[in-house]
Amino acid sequence: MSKPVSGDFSKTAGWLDWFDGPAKPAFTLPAGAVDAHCHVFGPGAEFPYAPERKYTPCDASKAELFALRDHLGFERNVIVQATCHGADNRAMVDACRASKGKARGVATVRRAVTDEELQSLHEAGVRGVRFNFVKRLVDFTPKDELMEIASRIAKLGWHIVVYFEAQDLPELWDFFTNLPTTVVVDHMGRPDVSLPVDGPQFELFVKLMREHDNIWSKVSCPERLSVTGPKALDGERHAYHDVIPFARKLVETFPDRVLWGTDWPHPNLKDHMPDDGLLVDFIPHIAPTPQLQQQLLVTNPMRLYWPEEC
Ligand SMILES: O=C(O)c1cc(C(=O)O)oc(=O)c1
Repeated sequence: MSKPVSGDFSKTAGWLDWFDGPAKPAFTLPAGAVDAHCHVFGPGAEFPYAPERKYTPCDASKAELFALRDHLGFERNVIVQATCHGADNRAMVDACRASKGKARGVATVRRAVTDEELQSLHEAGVRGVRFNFVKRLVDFTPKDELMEIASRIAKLGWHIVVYFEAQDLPELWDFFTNLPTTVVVDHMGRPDVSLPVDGPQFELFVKLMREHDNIWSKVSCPERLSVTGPKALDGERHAYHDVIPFARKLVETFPDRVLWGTDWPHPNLKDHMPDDGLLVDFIPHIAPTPQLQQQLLVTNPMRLYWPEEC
């Protein structure tokens, strides 16, 4: 059944709603596992979508996110500000506050943000800001504005999450490598997985991580990156074969700087909507040992988002 979008909005044509009734994963997540990349959308009637957004999603509320967390066996979430909310962080903050300490957040802020607003985001559980360079999702923000934000949030001990596409890495290299905090790259910098894993495009990303030990990567979104599948649907517990070598290379080369997240509710997928239970079964293919799984799902996200508990 199609999910609602409440408030005075209508979904982007062809919008795929998140998957209802996901399977139980066959893979048992380690105790304390963190879903380190997920979003909330609205609900639009309560938290309106931003005027400058590039898409209008279905609603995906905090209650639905927390139910998914419990169903899959995660203990905590990192809720990343979705671009459909622009720099209005209220939905994400509301979810963090309602989580009873089980969610931390990554915000989007503009240059005009005040120190008081940053402090209030910190108190709600925000520990990072997201800089987005994907042109279909956001309007351009000048790099000097981003650098100014970076130096302000660095003082709070926050980090920076960056989202970009592989072909843009050469142009962004100097900016990324001059950032003053830990930098977490969304979805492995979106490699073209039809190219060789040891070819120049992905090697450039590996080099970025090798030469800069403050740069981390989320080994997430196989459902977005995969070209040949198979899809995490209809009981398929060994999905997205073509993405495995890329994610596994990062997990094995940089085991203390990788994170994993569901990316629920999976904005902008055009082709299919994965069953999140089957998506979790991707994890043991990219982190094949209990030790790598512990680092990916517990130790690393805890160090970044709940350091006071480490
Ligand atoms: O590839 C995307 O469309 C996408 C969009 C968003 C967002 O709109 O925030 O976040 C993601 O992690 C991925």
